[in-house]
Amino acid sequence: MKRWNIVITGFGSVGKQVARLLDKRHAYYKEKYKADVRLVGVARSAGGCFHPDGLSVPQWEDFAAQRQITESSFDGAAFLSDSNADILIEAGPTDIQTGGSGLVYIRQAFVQGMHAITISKGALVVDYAGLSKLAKQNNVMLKISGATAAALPTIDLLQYNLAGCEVRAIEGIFTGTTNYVLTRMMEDGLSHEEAIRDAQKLGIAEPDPSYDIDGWDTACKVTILANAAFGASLQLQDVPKTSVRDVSTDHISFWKQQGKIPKLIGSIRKTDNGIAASVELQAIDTAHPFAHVTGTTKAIRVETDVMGDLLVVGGKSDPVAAAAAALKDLEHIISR
Ligand SMILES: NC(=O)C1=CN([C@@H]2O[C@H](COP(=O)(O)OP(=O)(O)OC[C@H]3O[C@@H](n4cnc5c(N)ncnc54)[C@H](OP(=O)(O)O)[C@@H]3O)[C@@H](O)[C@H]2O)C=CC1
Ligand SMILES: N[C@@H](CC=O)C(=O)O
Repeated sequence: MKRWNIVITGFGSVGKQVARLLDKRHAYYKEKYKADVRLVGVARSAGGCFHPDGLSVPQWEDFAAQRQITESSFDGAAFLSDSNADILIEAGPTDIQTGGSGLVYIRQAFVQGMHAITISKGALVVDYAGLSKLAKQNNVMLKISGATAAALPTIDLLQYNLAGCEVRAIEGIFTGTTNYVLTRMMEDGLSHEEAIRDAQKLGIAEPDPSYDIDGWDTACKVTILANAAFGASLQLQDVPKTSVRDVSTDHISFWKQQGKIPKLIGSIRKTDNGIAASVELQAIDTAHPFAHVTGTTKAIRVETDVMGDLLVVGGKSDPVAAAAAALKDLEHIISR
């Protein structure tokens, strides 16, 4: 039986769900993969909790329940390094300017020969190329399902399922929060602010919900997918985007009159000049394949050369679903 030690960095809504699922699936991994998967460490912004034989559920629950951690000299990278883990699961904040702590942790993991599964997006947006090179140099895997719309299959669909064809374009509803906000405004007459508050209660909005509302979250996912699946070298600022911030009740009434439905749609297309990507608020017809993709549900439509067009609807945004997507990546690593 091979032992796999896991460290989770970032222990908020999603990180805790990863820990819960790891506990629930311990026997399943043993039986299916002959893998003894143990959560040995979890880190928050100012402290960590570690046990070399594996943390018990009460241990990590107590740590998560602490309101404030006060290890003034906490060094997350040193914590990760000292853990000697086999796999890092990164679920900290998404920092689109510098890559933030996620970038530091993933680099640290690779140079120490750990695989990395990332749910946060900042590191990938800032340095996908550098990270994938570093992973190859160290013969480890970089898995990114959680960061690329999580429960909605995107990266695996493009890299594995559609490997036998040329993918010419994709478009998708990649952010559950914006889809939820637009749906609640259209169907339930909620104000923008009320709908955002509800999305926050569901645990799916980014800590600063403007990241969702102003299109950054979709732009991050589009940038990462363009670079990872289309071989592009896009920067986040190369992706033009519209915000849903200014959607008013007047807009909602107008769209209703016209029989249109507003959706924030991210797209990537191969053109004669390279890869074009964008994030756009579109008022679509009721016949559009995304017309019935409502609430926190997401969707992707793919155009290929010889496999036709594909549509995947589902994979709602939700902390448990995001954790499960990260653990799909874990299964891919431990089953190699
Ligand atoms: N929520 C969702 O449904 C989804 C979220 N994501 C992405 O997953 C990530 C986490 O989201 P979510 O769980 O909702 O966010 P939360 O805000 O609930 O949790 C963030 C966690 O990161 C910790 N943290 C902050 N800085 C550091 C640091 N330097 N080192 C270690 N930990 C740190 C925080 O610590 P502390 O507890 O001390 O504050 C907190 O535990 C985000 O990047 C988000 O974009 C992706 C898919 C879905
Ligand atoms: N804020 C995102 C969650 C993670 O990517 C969303 O609403 O889908």
